[in-house]
Amino acid sequence: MSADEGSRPKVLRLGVIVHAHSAWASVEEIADVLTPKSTNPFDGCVAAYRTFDSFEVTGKIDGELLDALPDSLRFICHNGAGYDQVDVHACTAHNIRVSNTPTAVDDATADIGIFLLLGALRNLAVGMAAIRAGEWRGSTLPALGHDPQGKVLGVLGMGGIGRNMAAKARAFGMKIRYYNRTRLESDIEAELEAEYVGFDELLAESDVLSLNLPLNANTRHIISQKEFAKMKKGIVIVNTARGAVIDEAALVEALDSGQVSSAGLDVYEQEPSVHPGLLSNPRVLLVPHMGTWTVETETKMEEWAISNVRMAIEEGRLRSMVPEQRDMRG
Ligand SMILES: O=C(O)C(=O)CO
Repeated sequence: MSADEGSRPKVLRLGVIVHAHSAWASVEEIADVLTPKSTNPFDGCVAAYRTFDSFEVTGKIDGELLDALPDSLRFICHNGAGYDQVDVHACTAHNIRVSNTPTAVDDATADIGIFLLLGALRNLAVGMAAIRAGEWRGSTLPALGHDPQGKVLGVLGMGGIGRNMAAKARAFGMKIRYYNRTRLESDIEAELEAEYVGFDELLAESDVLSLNLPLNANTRHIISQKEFAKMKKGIVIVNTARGAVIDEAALVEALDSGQVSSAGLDVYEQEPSVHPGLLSNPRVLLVPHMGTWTVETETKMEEWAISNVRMAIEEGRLRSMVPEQRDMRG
């Protein structure tokens, strides 16, 4: 190995690059890239790039895994907006900074949210299953759906995706109410024509409830039996966030009792498994976690995560460090 090669930084790639090959080539120009299959030891790796699917190889990035990774690791650059597969607290304890890809996912995720919202309101899953079974609209006609116009959309979590979805739902004539840990600036509220309400008020007043908040210890099962009981009978539930923000068993019960009339879901508690009570319920419109499944958005996300890898190597910092680490020094 030449002296020059010896001094090149090392990057660990967990997952594959599907679209942004030229962006990744620019990392290979400045660093040696190792993968879990590499025969070289990971010693000396400064940064790791990871994808959602690399969970299958590494499991959760937690304290135990970090203990096994080299001490040189300073940055984990996650390709995705949601980073619940990474224990940020453990990373902070190991002096490792974590980045995600905010904003890159907003349009595509909100678009699928609107698709699920309209599809669930219109009871489309019933007719879609019937036509494929050669039964036209089915032996019993699907119940008539509902129009979005004039209905209240409750947005739980008003980050980039929630705001994007609210703006799109306004175009369908929906009234927007939201609950978020922090209230939006008044000019953003005014632009979105969104009314800030308390959590219980949001549950009680929404005709459709959209989950747009990150999964963490505070939000796991934020919607469960008690919360379903506070909702209007016949509410429609849309989830493009993470399955575990809803207690899936409680959702199945609420659908069975008619408390929830229909649901549009992109995410599930135990992906890729789906609760049998959701699979068997014809009033649930199911999509297999395809919120960002477009060429444009997947490319944008890869490029964003790769730009974090480059910044980590070249400047020793991240473009989009996760908010929990904002106060991290050094
Ligand atoms: O960006 C994310 O967190 C996703 O779930 C993409 O599918």
